[in-house]
Amino acid sequence: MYGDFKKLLSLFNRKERLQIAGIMFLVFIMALSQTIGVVSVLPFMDLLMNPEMVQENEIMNWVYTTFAFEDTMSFLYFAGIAMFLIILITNAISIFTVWVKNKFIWRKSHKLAMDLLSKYTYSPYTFFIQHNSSDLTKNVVQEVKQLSKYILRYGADLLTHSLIAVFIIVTMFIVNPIISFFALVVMGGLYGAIYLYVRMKLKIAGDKRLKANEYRYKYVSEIFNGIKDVKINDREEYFLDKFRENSLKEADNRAYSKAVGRIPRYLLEVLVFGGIMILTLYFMTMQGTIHDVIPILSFFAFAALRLRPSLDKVFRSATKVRFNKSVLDLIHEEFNREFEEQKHRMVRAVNSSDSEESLMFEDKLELDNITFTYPRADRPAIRGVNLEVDKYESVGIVGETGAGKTTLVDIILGLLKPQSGDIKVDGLPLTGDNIEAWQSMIGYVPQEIFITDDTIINNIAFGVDEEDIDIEQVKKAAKIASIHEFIEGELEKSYKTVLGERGVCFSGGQRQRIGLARALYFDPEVLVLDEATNSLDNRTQQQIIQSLSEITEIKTLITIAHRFKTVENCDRLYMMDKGRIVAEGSYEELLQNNVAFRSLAKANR
Ligand SMILES: Nc1ncnc2c1ncn2[C@@H]1O[C@H](COP(=O)(O)OP(=O)(O)OP(=O)(O)O)[C@@H](O)[C@H]1O
Repeated sequence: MYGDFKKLLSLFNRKERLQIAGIMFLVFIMALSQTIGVVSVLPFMDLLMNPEMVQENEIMNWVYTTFAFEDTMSFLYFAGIAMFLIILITNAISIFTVWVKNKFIWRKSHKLAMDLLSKYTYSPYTFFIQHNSSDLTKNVVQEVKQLSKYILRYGADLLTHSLIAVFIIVTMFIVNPIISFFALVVMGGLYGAIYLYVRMKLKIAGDKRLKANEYRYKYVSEIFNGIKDVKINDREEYFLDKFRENSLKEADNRAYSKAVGRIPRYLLEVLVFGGIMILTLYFMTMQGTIHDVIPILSFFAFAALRLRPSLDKVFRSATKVRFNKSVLDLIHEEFNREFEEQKHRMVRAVNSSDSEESLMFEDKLELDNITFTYPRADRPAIRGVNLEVDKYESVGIVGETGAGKTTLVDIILGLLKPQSGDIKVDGLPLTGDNIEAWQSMIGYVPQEIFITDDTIINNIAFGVDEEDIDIEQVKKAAKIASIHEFIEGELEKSYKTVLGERGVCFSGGQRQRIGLARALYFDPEVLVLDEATNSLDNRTQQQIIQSLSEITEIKTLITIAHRFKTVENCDRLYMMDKGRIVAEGSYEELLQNNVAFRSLAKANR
C-alpha cells in the first residue's frame, strides 16, 4: 500500500504536490462544512418540536434578543432560512471543491499523456524495434486516462469521502455514542468484510483487464494494417474472434469491478431504513411517545443520509483503485524506463538547443570497425565494418538479402547505436551531442514510405507548418523525383490532393517518389536511399537516376539497391555478406575482379 502510494506520488512534481496539498485543504473545508450541515439539523428540529427553547437555550436567546425578533414564529422562519442557507453554502463549497479537484485531475491526465508520448517519441529507435506500436498507443491514449479516472479521481474521492465520513461519525458519537457505536459497527463491518473478501479478486480482475485490453488494441491494429492479407487469406473471422474473446474479457472484468462496488449500497439502504424503524419502535415502546426523540431521530436519519453516500463512495473508490493497481504499476514502469541517449536528448529538449554541437560535413564520413547486434539477437548483424564516403561521392551498397545493408544505413543515420566502433564525420566521432546536427544534414528515403493522410504538399514538406512551406521548393523536389508532371497533369486538386491513410490512393512507385521528394525538399547534404527506386518501372527509374546524378554534383549519395542498374554509375560500391564488407571498388572493377559480385550483378540486373 505504501509502495503504491510512493509510486503514485512519483508521478507528480513539486508544484503539483503543493497543489494536491491545497486541494486537500479544500477537501477538509468541504468535509467540515458538510458536517456543520448535518449538525445544524439537530437544534433546528429541537426548536421545531419545542419552540419554548428560544427562551431556554442561551445561544438562541442571545440571537432572539440581539436581533429583536417580535415573536417565536418569526424566529422559526429565521431559523428555517438560516438552515437553508447553511445547506446551500455547504453544497456550494462542495461544487467548488469538486470543480477544482476535477480540473487538477484532468489537466494531470493531459500532462501524463503528453509526457508519456514525448518520452516514447524521444526513445531510441531500438525501443520501437522491441515494442508493438498498438501497445504504446494504448498506453498513451487509454491507460493514462484509466489511471487518471480510476486512480487519481477515485483516489481523491477515497480521501474526500473518508474525511467526510470521519467528521460525520465523530459528530454522531458526540450526539449519542451508543447508537453511533452500533451504527458504525454494522455499517463499517459490512463494508470492511465485503472489501476484504473481494480485495484479491479485484486485483486479479484488474490484471486480466489490462492484458485483454492490450490484445484488443493489437488485433484492431493487425486487422487495419494488414487488411489486404486478412481479406485475401479469408482471415476476417479469425481476427474478429481474437478481438471478440479479449473484448469480452475486458468487458466482463470491468463489469465485475463495477458490480462489486455497488453491493454494499443496496444492503446498506435496507440496513439504514431498518435501523431507523427499530429506533422509532424502541422509543415508542420505552417512552410511549416519539415526540421527544424526533430531533435525535431526524439527526440520525439525516446523518445516515449524508454518511451512506460517503461510505459508499469510500468503498467504491477503494475497489476501483484496487482494480486499477496494475495500471499504476504499468505507467510507473513506463515513466521509469531509462535510456542513455534519451536522457541526453530529453535534457537538451528542456534546456533549449544551445548545448547541441554544430557539425560540418566538408570532407568525409568514416565508419571505423563498427559492430552491431540487435537487442535479443544471438549474433551480430554488422561485424567489424570499415567504410568511407567522401563528400560529393555517390556510394552504392549491395549484397544479398539479409546481408546487413539496411542495418548499416540505420547506423549511418544514427538510428542504431553500434556496440563498438566509431562513426566519424570529418574525423569527429558522432556522439549524443552532435547526432542531431548530423541527422539534419541527411535526407533519407526508406524501403517503405510512410505517407500521412494529408495533402501532397504536407507529405512532401513533412512536419512543416502550413504557413512555413516553400511551395516552389516542394515543386522543385517533386520535379527531381519525377512526380511533378503527374501531380499537375493528372490530379484534379494537384498538390492539394489528399493521399489517404498510408497513401492508399497512390501506387507503390508514386509513394516512393513522394518519399524521394520529401527527402529532397529539405535540401540535404547527404541523400540516403534504401531500395528507394525498387517499385519503379525501368523508364521512371532511369529518369530519377538521371536527375539524381545531376544533383550528386552538389550532394553526397548513399544508395542501397537490389537492382544493380541503380548503382551502376556510383563512384564506389561496397558489397556486403553476412554483416561484413567483402568487396569494394567501382562497378567495373568489381565486375572484372570479383566472382561473387559478378554472379550477384547478373542475377539482379
Ligand atoms: N529488429 C531486428 N531484430 C533482430 N534481427 C534483425 C532485426 N532486423 C534485422 N535483423 C537481422 O539483421 C540481419 C540484417 O538485416 P538487414 O535488414 O540489415 O538486411 P538487408 O541486407 O537490408 O536485407 P534486405 O535486402 O532483405 O532488406 C538479418 O539477418 C536480419 O534477420
